[in-house]
Amino acid sequence: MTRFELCGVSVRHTASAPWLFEDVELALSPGIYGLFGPNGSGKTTLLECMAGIRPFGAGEARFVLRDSPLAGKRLRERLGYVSQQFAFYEEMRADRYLTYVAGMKLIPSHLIADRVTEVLESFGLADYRKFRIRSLSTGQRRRLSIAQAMLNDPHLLLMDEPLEGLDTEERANVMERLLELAGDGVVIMASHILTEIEHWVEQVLFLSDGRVEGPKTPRQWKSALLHEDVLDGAASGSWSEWEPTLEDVYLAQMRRRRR
Ligand SMILES: Nc1ncnc2c1ncn2[C@@H]1O[C@H](COP(=O)(O)OP(=O)(O)OP(=O)(O)O)[C@@H](O)[C@H]1O
Repeated sequence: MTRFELCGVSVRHTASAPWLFEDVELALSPGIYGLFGPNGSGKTTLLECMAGIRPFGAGEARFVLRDSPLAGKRLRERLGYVSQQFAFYEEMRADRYLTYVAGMKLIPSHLIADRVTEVLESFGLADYRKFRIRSLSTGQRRRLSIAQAMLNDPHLLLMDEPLEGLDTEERANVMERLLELAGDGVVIMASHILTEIEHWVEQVLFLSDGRVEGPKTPRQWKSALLHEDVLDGAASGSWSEWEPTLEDVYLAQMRRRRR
């Protein structure tokens, strides 16, 4: 069995800061998960902790690949991370950058050239392989950032706003490609755009008031959030003629809580 778990995880930025999350327990089986929360709710911080970039204040993350626990270097070899902020060497050409990252990921040197070509092609960058990174567009840079995360064929793929800056067609291309490549791994994708999450992911984790809620399917979230609103909506007739989206329901629920 493959699964990713957070065991009693607490997170804060400094020893004197309040906890951002406390005692989070989570067990995710293979699949693609949306990580949703409003600005500042902690999506980036949590993903950085999951990726081992930032330490947990307490608790730990565990990744079990087909019944075999992976930690340390073995987990890093199977981890892909797409950060929200680009962190490129701007003067490098795209293919050199990917070759460099492949080396950092300890991909055997005789496999690197083919793997770089594969990810360049997968993410529509083959024509730009010799371009310096500084001359790539925002969308091309975003795809390069995803391509580097896919170099080692990750079993745990953590992505922070991976579709930001991509046009409609590229969003679809990238997501279709990621869904194909995700295979039997665990993919977590942070976004604050609920329509995007509802469209692409199987299950959603909600960050709310220091808790990680879910996972639930978008449909399950809708019925959970709708519980009372559906009565209001039905009473006013506003939701009687179409099915509300997850965004409709979330917005109604947030506005209700603020009233
Ligand atoms: N280095 C840091 N030191 C102290 N506090 C921080 C640091 N980085 C982030 N924070 C705080 O932690 C909280 C969560 O920030 P984080 O960036 O993880 O949220 P987010 O959900 O990813 O936000 P957004 O949707 O705006 O990208 C915020 O209140 C932020 O101010």
